Amino acid sequence: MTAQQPHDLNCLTVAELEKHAEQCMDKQTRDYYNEGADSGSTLLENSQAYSKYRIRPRVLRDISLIDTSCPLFGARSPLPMGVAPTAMQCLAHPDGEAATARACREAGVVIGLSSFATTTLEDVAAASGSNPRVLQLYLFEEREHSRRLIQRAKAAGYKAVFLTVDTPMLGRRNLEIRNQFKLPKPYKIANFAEDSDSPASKTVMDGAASDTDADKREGKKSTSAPGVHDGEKRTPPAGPISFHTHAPNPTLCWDRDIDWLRKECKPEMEVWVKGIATGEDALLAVYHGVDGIVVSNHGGRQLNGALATLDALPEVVDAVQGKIPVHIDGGIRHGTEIFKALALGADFVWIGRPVLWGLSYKGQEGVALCLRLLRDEFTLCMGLAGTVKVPEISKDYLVKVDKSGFVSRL
Ligand SMILES: Cc1cc2nc3c(=O)[nH]c(=O)nc-3n(C[C@H](O)[C@H](O)[C@H](O)COP(=O)(O)O)c2cc1C
Repeated sequence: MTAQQPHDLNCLTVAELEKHAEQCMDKQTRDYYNEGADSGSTLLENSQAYSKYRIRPRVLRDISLIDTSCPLFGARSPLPMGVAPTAMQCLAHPDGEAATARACREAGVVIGLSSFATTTLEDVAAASGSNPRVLQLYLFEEREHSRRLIQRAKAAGYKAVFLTVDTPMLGRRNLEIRNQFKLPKPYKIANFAEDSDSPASKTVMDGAASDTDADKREGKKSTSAPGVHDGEKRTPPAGPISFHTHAPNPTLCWDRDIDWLRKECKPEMEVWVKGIATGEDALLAVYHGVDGIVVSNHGGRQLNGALATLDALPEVVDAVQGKIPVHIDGGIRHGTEIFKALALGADFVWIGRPVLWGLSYKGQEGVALCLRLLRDEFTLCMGLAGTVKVPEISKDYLVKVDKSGFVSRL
């Protein structure tokens, strides 16, 4: 990615990218990608939280050489920004996650791959080359499925697993329900397509299983069933792996599961938790030896009414005291917002929907455009604020604006 690349005159901001993407996606996909849980207030507040802060720029500093790089997984990332894991990218564009991976590779930006991707983790690794990648993990009650996925990720050179911890139950996404969302053929929940008991051709509704026409003709039935607790004991989910039955795991807990995951992943892969929103849980994450935290509320798709991630960030940063890295995602749509998140103590940010919008606008080229816009805005912001290195970005560069418009130093 070079600074000299010409502008796309039709698309100079992520907001414009969103508008273009609206035209490119069918209603089902648009609703699935863009909605939040319930009324969508947390989705909205994730973005609005950034407008509570303004930048305090410093001047007359030589900013002729700006270094936007930062440490990541024991190496350096050219930007403090990565692509967040989002499921089923082939809905946005037939090239799906492979196109995203190629754009990330070109930009040197880390890619987060969803367990429920429409491209296998091996194909994404091949498209990534030596570019870093992480696997987002839903830890299933039936451990063998997760163990196999972890082994495959290790073999394919993934740097870390990001255990999603904000989905013990699934948030209620009303448009998805009303549209009776189906993953259209020929797309598959690719990582589980080879699982003997989880033919992904049976995938509908975020991967929920239904019987195919072929199965019906052959009189076979293979419906997934969610786990249940009868008050005395719990029966885990059964049948083919599906998003609705297997991804939400209400049994997950710190003591048993984080230890298990660390044993499975180490030393080849780091173990991170994605979906922390409080100082208390951040302290537990440190105590249980995780390698890093992503402050996240799943882009407002889980607990609606939960606090915006930027509002959660300071208490998490305070609790962690620099012992492990703290990343953030949710609502970031402009380079100045990356700057604000870093100023409030985040080490790194992850971008979700804007990448999907880029992918649906122009495939790989659209993802590259999205990353370039954010990179250019962030670099400009660093320079105009008077900073030349990422570690210089601190609270000193922000003020907070309260409801009455009163501005105060942090
Ligand atoms: C369509 C869509 C699918 C997602 N799929 C996953 C997923 O499979 N696993 C996961 O941990 N997070 C998933 N997320 C959440 C993202 O990783 C990230 O937390 C969120 O999108 C960040 O917010 P933003 O979209 O406002 O940038 C998904 C988000 C969207 C919008």
